[in-house]
This record gives sequence, C-alpha cells and structure tokens, in this order.
Amino acid sequence: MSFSLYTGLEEKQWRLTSALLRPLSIIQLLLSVFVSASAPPVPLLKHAGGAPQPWPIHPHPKGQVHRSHFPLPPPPPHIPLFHTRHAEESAERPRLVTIVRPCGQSTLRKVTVLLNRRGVVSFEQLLLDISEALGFPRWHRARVTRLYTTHAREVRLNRVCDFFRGEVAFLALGKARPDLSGVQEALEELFPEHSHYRAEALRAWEKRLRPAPDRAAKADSGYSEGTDSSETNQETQDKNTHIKNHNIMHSPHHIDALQPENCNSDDPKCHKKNRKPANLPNHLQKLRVRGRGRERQPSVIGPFKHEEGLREADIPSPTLCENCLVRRVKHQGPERVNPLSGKVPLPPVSRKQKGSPDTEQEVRKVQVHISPPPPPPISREEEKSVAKLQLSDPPPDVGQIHKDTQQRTTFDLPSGGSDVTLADIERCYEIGRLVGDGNFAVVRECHRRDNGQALAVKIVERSKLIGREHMMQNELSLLGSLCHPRIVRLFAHHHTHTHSYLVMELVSGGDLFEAISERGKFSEAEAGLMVSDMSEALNYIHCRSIVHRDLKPENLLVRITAGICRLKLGDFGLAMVVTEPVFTICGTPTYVAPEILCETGYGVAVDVWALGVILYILLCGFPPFRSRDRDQEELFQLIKQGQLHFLSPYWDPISDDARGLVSALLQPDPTVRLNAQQTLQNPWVTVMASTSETVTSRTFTPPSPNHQHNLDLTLSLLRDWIELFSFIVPDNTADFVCG
Ligand SMILES: Nc1ncnc2c1ncn2[C@@H]1O[C@H](COP(=O)(O)OP(=O)(O)OP(=O)(O)O)[C@@H](O)[C@H]1O
Repeated sequence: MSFSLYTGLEEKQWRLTSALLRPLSIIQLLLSVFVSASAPPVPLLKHAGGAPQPWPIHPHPKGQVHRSHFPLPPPPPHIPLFHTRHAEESAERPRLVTIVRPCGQSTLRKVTVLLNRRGVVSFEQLLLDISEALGFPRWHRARVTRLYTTHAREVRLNRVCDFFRGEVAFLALGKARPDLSGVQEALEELFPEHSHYRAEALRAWEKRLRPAPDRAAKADSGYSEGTDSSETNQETQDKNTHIKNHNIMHSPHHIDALQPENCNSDDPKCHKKNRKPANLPNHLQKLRVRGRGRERQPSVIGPFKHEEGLREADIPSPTLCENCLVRRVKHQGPERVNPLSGKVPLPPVSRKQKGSPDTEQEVRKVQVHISPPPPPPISREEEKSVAKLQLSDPPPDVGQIHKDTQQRTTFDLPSGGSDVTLADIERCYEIGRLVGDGNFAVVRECHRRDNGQALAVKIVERSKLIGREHMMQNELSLLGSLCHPRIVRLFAHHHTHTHSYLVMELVSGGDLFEAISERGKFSEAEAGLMVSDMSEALNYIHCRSIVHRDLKPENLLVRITAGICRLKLGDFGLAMVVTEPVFTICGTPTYVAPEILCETGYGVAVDVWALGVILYILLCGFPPFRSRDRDQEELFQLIKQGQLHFLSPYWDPISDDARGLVSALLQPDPTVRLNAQQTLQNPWVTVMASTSETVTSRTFTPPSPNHQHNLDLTLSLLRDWIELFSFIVPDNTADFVCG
C-alpha cells in the first residue's frame, strides 16, 4: 500500500492520530514531543473528500530523501534536489529499542527505551545511558561497554545509526566475555516464541564467542577483553573469514549473513543480490549505488551525510520477530506490564536530558523485567482458524496462472479480523529474508511448508492503518480479483491480531526504483519494453474501471530476463473502481497528475500521467518536474503548469519519437492525453518493445550440440546487441545521474 501523500505526515501528527486510539501512544506522543520539540509543525491540508488529511507542505528541514524521489542530475545547477519525509525510515524517528543485559550467574536485565537520534550526543554517552537504564551506573564494574545486535554484530562508534534503524532489540555486554548460556537466555527472553530465529542468532553468537586459542583467532571471534578491539578485530575478521565477510558485507539480511551456505560465492546472481540489499534504506541505497567513485551531492545523503564510513551491510533490517517485538510493545496499554520491558517505554536517555531532573527520575524508574508473562492460551476460535488455514487451498503455481489468465483460485482462508495467530502462519509458511519494504509494510520471501513454493508475503502492521483500513480492503479486493501477467498476483491473505499477511507471487528482481538507482537510465529499447509492460497492466485495469493512483517505480516489480527488465504492477493500496470523477487527493508527489492537484475531478488518466513521468525518468534518470528548493508547493505548481523540458545534454541522444510519447503522456489536459491502449499501440513502443523482446529471445536460443557453433552464435548475438544499442543510444554507457 502506499499513502505517500496521505501519510507524508510528520511524526507528531501520526502519533497524534494514533494516540487518539491507543493509550500507549499518548505516552509515546508525549515522549516524542518531548524529545523532538525542535521538529517544525506541519499543517493539515483540507482533504478534497471533506476529512482533513495530513499534507506535508514544507519540505523536511533535515533533507531526508523519500524513496519516490530520485537523486537528481548534479551538473546543471538549476536542477535541484528535493526531499520529503519518509517517516518510517527516518533516522530521526524515535525508536523503541529493547536492550537485554545477560548477567552471567545472576538474572538478566532488560529495558525498553524510546531513543531519539537527535538526543544522542556521543556513542559513549549512549552506552552510559543505557547502562544506567539497566541499573549499572558508570562506576559499576558490570557497566555496559558494548552493544550487539541479536545476531552478534557489534554496534560501534561509527554505527550508532544501527540503533535507529530496523533493529529493535540489542544485547548489552560488559568487559567480561559473556558465556553462551547467558546469551541464549537473553535471546529466549527476547524471542520466546521464535525458536528458529533464536537458533540463527545463537549460531552467530557461537561464532562470535568461539574460544580463542591464539590472538588471531581471538580477534576473529570478534570479542576481546580490550576496549579498542572493535575496528582492529573487525578488520582481522574481514580478512580471515572470507565467506562470512562476503555475506556480512553484502547480505540483504543479517540472517543470510550468518548462513554462508545460502549463498554460493561463485554464483554471480548471488553476488549481484548481495551487492545491493533490497532492504537498504533508500537514501543509503542511492548513496551506495550511485556514489561509486564519485563525489556525492551532500544533500542527497540527508541525515546520514556524517556517516560516511557506513557500509550497506551495516544497516540492519527488521526481522519478523523484531517486528513482533515492536508490535508487542506498542500494543500494551500503559497500565499493563509490558512483556518486554516490564514498564512503558522510557523517554530517550541522552546527555542533553540527563541533566534534567525529570529524565533522571525516569531513568531511575526503570524496572527490570526478568521473566516474560506466560503466553496467552490458545482459544477455541484460534484452534479452528489453524485448522482452516491448514486445510486451505494451496496457492497455485505462478506459471500455471499465467498460462490461463482466466483461472481463478479462491482461498478459503480467514480474512478480516483476528482470525489466525502468527504461529499459525509460521506453521504454513516459512518466512524468510526481507525483499522490500514500504511505508506501511515489509515484504519477505516465504515458502509454503507443504510444497516449498516460493512466494512473497507482505506484512502490514495494522496499527499503521488506523483510519485507513479501506486501503487494505482495496488491495485485498481489487488486487485479489486481478489476474494478468503484468500484475503481481495476490494468492491469499491472513490476519492476526496485529498484522495482515498478504501472500503474493514472488517477483525476485527487486523493484524498478532499485533498477533505476543501479542503472541511472535505460536505453530506448528497454524503456519501450517497460512502457509496453506498464501499458498492458494499465489497459487491463482501466478496462475494468480500476484506477491505480500510485503508479511509481517502487510499485513496479522487476523480473530480469536476459538482462532485460520486465515489469509487474503491484501495491493496489490506493486503487479504486472509478465510475465518476474522483476528487480525493492522493498519490506520490513526483508522479501526481495535475488534475488531482487542481481538484477538478479525475479518472484513470492519472495513471497514464504517472506512466509519462516514469518514462521520462527511465530515459534520462531524473523526473520531469522538480522543485528548485525542494518545496512541495512549488513542485505542485510546476506539475499544474505542465511545462515539459527536455534538458540538454541529457535528452540530446533521445529520439524524437520517444520525446513525442513523453509529451503525449504528460499532457496536462487529461482529455488530450493518450490512454493506456493508445500507448500500447504507439509505434515507438511497439518497435522498441519488439526490439527488446527479439534480442531477449535470440539470446535464449537453445544451444546446439556443436560447441563451436554455439560460441559463434553467442558472439554474433553479442555483436548484434552492441550494435543495436549503440545505434539506439550512442552514449548508452554514459552515466550522468547524480554522482
Ligand atoms: N510480490 C513481491 N515480490 C517481491 N518484492 C515485493 C513484492 N511486493 C512488494 N515487494 C517489494 O516490497 C516493497 C514494498 O512493497 P509495497 O510497495 O507493496 O509496500 P507498501 O508499504 O505498501 O509501500 P508504500 O511505501 O508504497 O506504501 C516494494 O517496493 C518491492 O520492492
């Protein structure tokens, strides 16, 4: 789902909204207001439908980069960078973090704190504050001197951001080497119901705490008694454990990082995957991918510009269990004992606040929770739902579906309400690595336990949808009713008390946003094929009077065939059936059509506008409408004016036909704009698409038994390929996008 405009809201607003509905949030709100008093207020814009909707009129002063916003081309000074908030990924967003301190023979200690990045003055201070929160003042010999992720990765000086990313649980250690049983106990405390996850984490700890027969091996273990071990040890570790290092550096998910067997280091696919984790925060993705060997525009980096030493793999990602942790913390009423912390979250502990008597009082109030409350008994209803889940129809094979697009599969699974538990879902699906995340959901690869079929599961935290439940319903009812090769298939959906799980076709090539981030721009042939794919999908839904309303690269999933991107449309959170003009303002700023902004009523043509914006980006690497000062109001003015410029030199090599199509799609008047079917039939699209498809299919010509013949054929195809592309895009290799 996407609520980019709806929910480009400031943290405080979101918390305010949520707080009306959840008692704990009121406390969180107060805490976050307390810690982020410097954040500017954001006005609410009147929602066309009547209800006020949050609308981020002012750009975020910290310059955070929204995933929907591409890094803009650096050379011409008149092309600016612009950003909006991305509250979920914001490092400025206060984080609820649970920290457990294994204490050897004595009982472990645990605390959940609400931390704000802005309040952290230094890493040392953070350690001291956490230590104090756990009941170990700075003079105590058992004070906290090291912090580790649950998978044994040390949080170090230059990785303070780990604390403000997806990880929500950490282990705090002192100078003494911890024993494995203590760690195990801590993990049990954190993840009582997730034995598999615990086992993974424990394996990582076993490696980390491996006995050190000599100095080198000790360094390799990553834990030493010294205080300056981290960097040196890490370096040694990097050198000594090649495979592990390979995975740690590049794995998109730290569970993978601990499973070198999952990745064959000789497999180029594996290398590619590892090179750019799908779950990397967007601004860092851009930073890493596009910054290779170039000077970067500092503002692109946003709040992370001071963390240049950061590595991709250093960014942890949330895990299923950790999501559950967040969920649990969030859903406890303040009067109830928090199963993780034993108390409601504390305000951030920082040097700034430490002096204030209030904060110190809060810190002293920390009560250490030793044992988790017993799990709630499984009700009869839940038992029934397990049975239903297990007896449900299996999702059909994806290939089969596309052979027969008429085929419909019904899933007699519980939907709506709290019908199943996470344990039920885990019994049916093995939920694995993160493949993507959005504002409201994380998407993970999963496998059906009965037949091993690989699928994707989109996990939506329901609390994030408060007041927007209809968005989920849209996705379920509309996407569930569609069956087209260019549209991601929804197979089933399950709902627990707190989360919704949408089981979908797995599209393993990432999304178009990542592809653009990696490639910068595409040849006309590739762009033409992608436009053809998008138009097919749009034509299919528009014929059913469905408007997507959030067509953007993030919602286009990629399947790479012979190096060529084929697209599938996903995320129908904003989709709706349109029978008369719609006035609701929604979408994503870069792609929003002028008629949406003008509030004159709109229809399916808004998707075609977005298609035009995407085509423009595909061909040159930056969007057609850009605000010089990252001012969203200005951006909207530019969109409404609809004056299109094909900037030189970026557009110089691009054909008139391509430009013509861009202009026809970006017609401010929707009645003059091409529709999806006309786009599909556009001569440039048909030629480019067939060119790309021909090259793809020729590349896949079945090999002849004659090896030499095969070799010749490959070489000739390669020559064709090079000639073809150098003819279409003479400067195809030039990469001028945002270095
Ligand atoms: N079926 C799938 N297979 C593989 N990856 C997927 C799939 N569906 C989604 N993803 C990945 O997960 C990301 C987030 O998914 P999605 O856009 O549906 O979430 P969201 O929270 O609704 O997003 P938004 O930020 O637009 O609201 C996508 O950008 C994509 O990279």
